[in-house]
Amino acid sequence: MKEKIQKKLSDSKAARWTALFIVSFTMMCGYFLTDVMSPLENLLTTKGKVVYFTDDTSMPADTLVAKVRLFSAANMLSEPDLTVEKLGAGAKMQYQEQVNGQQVTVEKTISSVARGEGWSSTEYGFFSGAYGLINVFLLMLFFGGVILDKMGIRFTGTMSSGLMLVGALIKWYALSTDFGDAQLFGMNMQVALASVGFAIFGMGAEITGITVSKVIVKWFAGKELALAMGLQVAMARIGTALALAVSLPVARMMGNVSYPVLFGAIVLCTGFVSYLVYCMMDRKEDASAEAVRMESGQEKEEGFKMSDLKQIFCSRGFWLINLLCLMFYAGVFPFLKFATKLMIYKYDVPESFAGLIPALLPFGTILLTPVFGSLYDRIGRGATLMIIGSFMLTAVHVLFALPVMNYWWFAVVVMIVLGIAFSLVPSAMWPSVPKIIPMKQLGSAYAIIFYIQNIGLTTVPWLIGWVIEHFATLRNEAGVITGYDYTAPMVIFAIFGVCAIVIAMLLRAEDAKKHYGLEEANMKK
Ligand SMILES: C[C@H](N)C(=O)N[C@@H](CCCCN)C(=O)O
Repeated sequence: MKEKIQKKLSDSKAARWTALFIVSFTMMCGYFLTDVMSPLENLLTTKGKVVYFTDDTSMPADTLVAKVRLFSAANMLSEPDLTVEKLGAGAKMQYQEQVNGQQVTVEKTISSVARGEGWSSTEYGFFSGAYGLINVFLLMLFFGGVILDKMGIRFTGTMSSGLMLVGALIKWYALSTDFGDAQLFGMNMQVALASVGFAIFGMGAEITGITVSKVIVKWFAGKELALAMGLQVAMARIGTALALAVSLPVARMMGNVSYPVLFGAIVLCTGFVSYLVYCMMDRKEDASAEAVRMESGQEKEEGFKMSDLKQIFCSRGFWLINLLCLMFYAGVFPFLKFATKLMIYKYDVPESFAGLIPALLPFGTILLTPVFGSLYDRIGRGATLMIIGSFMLTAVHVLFALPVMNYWWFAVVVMIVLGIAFSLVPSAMWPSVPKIIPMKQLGSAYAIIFYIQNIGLTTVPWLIGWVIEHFATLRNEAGVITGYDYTAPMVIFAIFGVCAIVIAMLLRAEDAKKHYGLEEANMKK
């Protein structure tokens, strides 16, 4: 009689792609919440109610009221009801506006009114960078990696996806509450509390990120690893794209910035449940792997020891990946936090469409990341892909910095190029890590990479928020903000791109010396 040969659950195509889909869904929910506030920058940094018109322009309610009053008095018209509460959808307003140097009378219909929170650009930058605060300053991401290697995928992922949810709820509470002039940590209470929530969320999101990376390597090593990682990133980008596209319309419809966050928290609940479902599959995979090991009489793999960290720290290739990750991502994720406002003020895009242009970036990557991942699986050239992606990143930021070509279509084209760069580098960089670091130290390795990357994700928004407030904000003689000049922030982003190019080249040289196999295909024939 033929003996039944034991197989691991991950040897089944259906099982491993299902596992991938489930964990990627959890991650996608996390990415939605990460960027749900990015299109709200303009609303958050405007004080008081903001009125949106049906022609897709907007104006602070106070400014509108003053203009309508002036116009009604000058023309002896009876004034419409201008109590801010009455400035609702459908109300028609008449006032005078300067068009091409001439005063013309305009009639506009209000489409919606939303509450602006009156944050400064520096406060918005601080809040955006708070994502990595606990990860970086309390070293939680580093410890998260050690917890992952010591306690395993099920415990760590459940804990971290739960943390994402807790953080999201705190952020929602902060944004939905009016704290008046209250202060916390010497800051506006709302900014501080929303930042605490975002920091807890960020800790959960990043630890979930390294856990999911380890899950993918566990199920796909020696198989379609880069494609699987590419697909996970592609699903994550769907989360980002949806956040950028729907957040402002939801806030406008509901009249408050807190609603998109509430929606994100509900989405995160489903992500948490889906991770619990994955835990059941993970248990089965471990049982089947143990049966295979017993049958083949293999030794049990040694567990993770703290001394293994030394091996990671001594690898030059590993440090180059770290630095590349820091520089490349510093030029992308923080940029997304400010991109919607850039579209409004530099490219004159109406506010309600402005989030759609940055949303093109993740949309493009949804298709391209798995394509480039599959290319890397089959023909290799990982280090070269990273160099090309870094060149494209730099070119994009230089083009955004130029004071010319301020057309919306130009912004669209440049954003598409950024989308290609943002597919090339991640699809080659993440699957390259297991070529440099062995599986049992992979949790810690990804954690260290994410840790260093988080230093950029935290401090770059702070820097850019501050630079915008002090060097990019244009004011009239009365001190009223009249616009923004984005040259200085975009030059900073371009510098990150140049650093990424240099590091990617050094990585390719190191690969040639140490034979990591970054230029070789991942799939074993
Ligand atoms: C923000 C997060 N730390 C990150 O770097 N995410 C990457 C994907 C990482 C996938 C690793 N297997 C991204 O490009 O979104």
